[in-house]
Amino acid sequence: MSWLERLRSGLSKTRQQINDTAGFLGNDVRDVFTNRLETVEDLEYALIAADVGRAATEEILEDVRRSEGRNLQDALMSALTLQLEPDARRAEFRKLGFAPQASRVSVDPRGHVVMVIGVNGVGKTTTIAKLGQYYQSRGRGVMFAAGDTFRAAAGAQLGEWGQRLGVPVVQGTDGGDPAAVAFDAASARRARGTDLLFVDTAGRLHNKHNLMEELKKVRRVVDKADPGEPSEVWLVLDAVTGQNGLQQAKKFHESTPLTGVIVTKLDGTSKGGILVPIVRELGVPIKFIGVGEGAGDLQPFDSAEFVRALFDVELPRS
Ligand SMILES: Nc1nc2c(ncn2[C@@H]2O[C@H](COP(=O)(O)OP(=O)(O)OP(=O)(O)O)[C@@H](O)[C@H]2O)c(=O)[nH]1
Repeated sequence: MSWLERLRSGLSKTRQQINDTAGFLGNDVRDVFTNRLETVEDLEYALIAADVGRAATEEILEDVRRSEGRNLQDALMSALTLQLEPDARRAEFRKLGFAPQASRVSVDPRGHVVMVIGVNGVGKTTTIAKLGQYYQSRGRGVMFAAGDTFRAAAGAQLGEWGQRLGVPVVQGTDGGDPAAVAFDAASARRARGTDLLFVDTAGRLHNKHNLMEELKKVRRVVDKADPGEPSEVWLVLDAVTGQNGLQQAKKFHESTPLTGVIVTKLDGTSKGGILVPIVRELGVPIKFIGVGEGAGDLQPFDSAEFVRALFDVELPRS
């Protein structure tokens, strides 16, 4: 399966919820809103069940209602795409009453170091491997730092990926100081002139104060070892955890300001709508989405493509 097929098949559960209101997706919006109010209610329920969130759901229904003369699916796709735009653009285009050309997020890290953080098991280590492959295949030099010194197997796991991809890995010692590994790795990156360093960190809960302080320390140390552009901090979020994951993300963001989010496991959830509140409430761009366990199953996030995959509509990439 191609990644797009995998995304489509992953989103089929989310789609199913929306399609349960279907039969009517081809109907004119005016017809639905005058004669089939139960469809509007079903749709509202489906959007909330897919974790789109209440505020966004209300805006979507309002935008759809205003799209008289279009069919329900088209109107819904435009309204959803709009919800995945940054705040200012969304407000502007809602006022104008039409959908913008979807904006593309830059996945080119500003500095040379990207810290990858998140709660346990969301897919950080795997995602770092995928990022390595992504940037390497685009001609960038890549290094990894095994900053997860807490889970004994994490360093070995990253080491294996490094070997497979031909990416050098700076290892720490089990139970050692993650900031020390990050410092060594950032210094080594600078000395070698490698383009990008991805720093793995141990999974942690947002409510563990000392662990959140540890992240801040890793960040400080990296910026000290490699002054210049500030490091990026990307949070990995498991789509399956839905609204709960979003609350965790907010806490991480308060503690160590995020510069990007990567949403994993979109291949196996009915909560595909969670991307909407991530964009709206966190205000941090989604950089990549993960749609499987293989090194190739990571793609830059493209809102229009995502919405098309959600509705299983095949259109050429713009
Ligand atoms: N289906 C699916 N599985 C994924 C995806 N990304 C990661 N995984 C799987 O999720 C599991 C956990 O991944 P890890 O990379 O070990 O997670 P981690 O966040 O580093 O874990 P800790 O170090 O324990 O915090 C592995 O089995 C991965 O293969 C994805 O996009 N889709």
